[in-house]
Amino acid sequence: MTEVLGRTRDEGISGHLGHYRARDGSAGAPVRIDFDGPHVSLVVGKRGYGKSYTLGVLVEELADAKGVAPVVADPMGAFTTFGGVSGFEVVSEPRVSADALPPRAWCDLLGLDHERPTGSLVWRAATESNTLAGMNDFVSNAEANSATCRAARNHLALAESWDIFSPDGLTAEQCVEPESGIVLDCSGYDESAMNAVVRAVAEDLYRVRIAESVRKLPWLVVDEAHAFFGGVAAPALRTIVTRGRRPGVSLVAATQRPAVLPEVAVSQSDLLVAHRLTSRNDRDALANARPAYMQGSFTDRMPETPGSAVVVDDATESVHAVRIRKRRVEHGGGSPSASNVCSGETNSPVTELRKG
Ligand SMILES: Nc1ncnc2c1ncn2[C@@H]1O[C@H](COP(=O)(O)OP(=O)(O)OP(=O)(O)O)[C@@H](O)[C@H]1O
Repeated sequence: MTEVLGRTRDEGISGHLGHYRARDGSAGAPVRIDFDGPHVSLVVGKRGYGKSYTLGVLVEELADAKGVAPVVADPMGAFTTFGGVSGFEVVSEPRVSADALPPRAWCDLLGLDHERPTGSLVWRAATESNTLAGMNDFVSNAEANSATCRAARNHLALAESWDIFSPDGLTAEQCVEPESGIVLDCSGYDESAMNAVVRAVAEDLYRVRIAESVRKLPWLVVDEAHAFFGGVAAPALRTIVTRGRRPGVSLVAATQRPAVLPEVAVSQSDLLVAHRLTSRNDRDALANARPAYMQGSFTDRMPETPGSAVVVDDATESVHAVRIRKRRVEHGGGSPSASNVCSGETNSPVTELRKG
C-alpha cells in the first residue's frame, strides 16, 4: 500500500518520493508526500549524500502536481538542467525591483546600522524611492553632512555593482506563471546578492498569497539554506516558516548544516528528510528540536549510502527509512571526478543510467 507522508486529510495531491527501505536494504512499498496543503520541509545531510538530488526529485514531483508552483532558489546552478523540461523556466541572473526590499533590509544588506547617519540616510532613501537610481538621487540631494552622503553613495554603488536591481525585476506573479515551475539561477551571484533576490521573491510570494492575487500555491525550494537563513533573506524565510500555512506558502529548505539554522526552522518543519549526518552538532540540532521522534531513532537508522534517508513525518508522528527514487531530469549537482575528466566522461547519474 502506498503511504502519503505529511497528509492531514484523506485525499489530495501528492508526489512520489521513493520506497520504504527495509533493514536488509530491500525496497518496500512506495512512499509519497503530500502537496495538497502547505508544508515546511527540511532536507539535511552531509555533503555528497543526496540533498540536492532529493530536492530535484521534489521539484520534478511538484512540477507534475496541479495547483502548486515550485520556485527554486538555486545558489549553485544545480537545477539549470530543468531548463530543458517543457513548462519550466530557468532565469539566469534574476533581477528584482529595489522596492521589493523593505527599507530595513537595505541597511542589513549593506551592513549599515539604521540608527547611525549613513544607515538612516539609506533607510530614508529606500522609503522615498522605488528604484536604485531614485535612491541614489535622494542621497545626492539630501541635506546631510557630505561625508554621510558620500558613504551612503558608496554603499549604494556596491549594490549597483551586483546588477540585480531593476524596475522591471521579477514579480511573484511571474514566478508562479510557468506551467511547471521556475528556477532562479543565482550561481553567478555573491552571497549578499543572492540573499537580496531570495528576500525579495519570498516576501512577494507571501504578499500575493495574503492578497489572494495568485491562485497557485507557491513552494519556495531553497538549496544551501544555511546561507540564506544566515543572511538578509532570513526574515522572509522565517515568515514563511512561522506564518506561511494560512496563505498557503510552502518552503523546502536543504542544508548540510542543520546546526546553523535557526531553531524555529527545524522545530517548525513538518517533514524532515535526513540523509547521512555524521557531525554530532547537526544530529543534536535535529534531536533537540524534535525530541519525541529523533531520540535514538535517527542514530539507530542512520542512512549509509547516497539516496538513503530517514523521513520524519509530523502528521503521522512517525519515522521511516526511505530510499529516494531516481531522478528523471538530469541532476546538475554531482561533483566531477578526476578519473572521469581524464576519460572524457561525465559522472552525471542520468548519463550513467543511460549507459547502464
Ligand atoms: N536517490 C538517489 N539515487 C541515485 N543516486 C543518488 C541519489 N541521491 C544521490 N545520489 C548520488 O549521490 C551524488 C551526490 O548527491 P548530491 O549532489 O545531491 O549531494 P549533496 O548532498 O547535495 O551534496 P552537496 O552538499 O555537495 O550539494 C549524486 O550525484 C548522485 O550520483
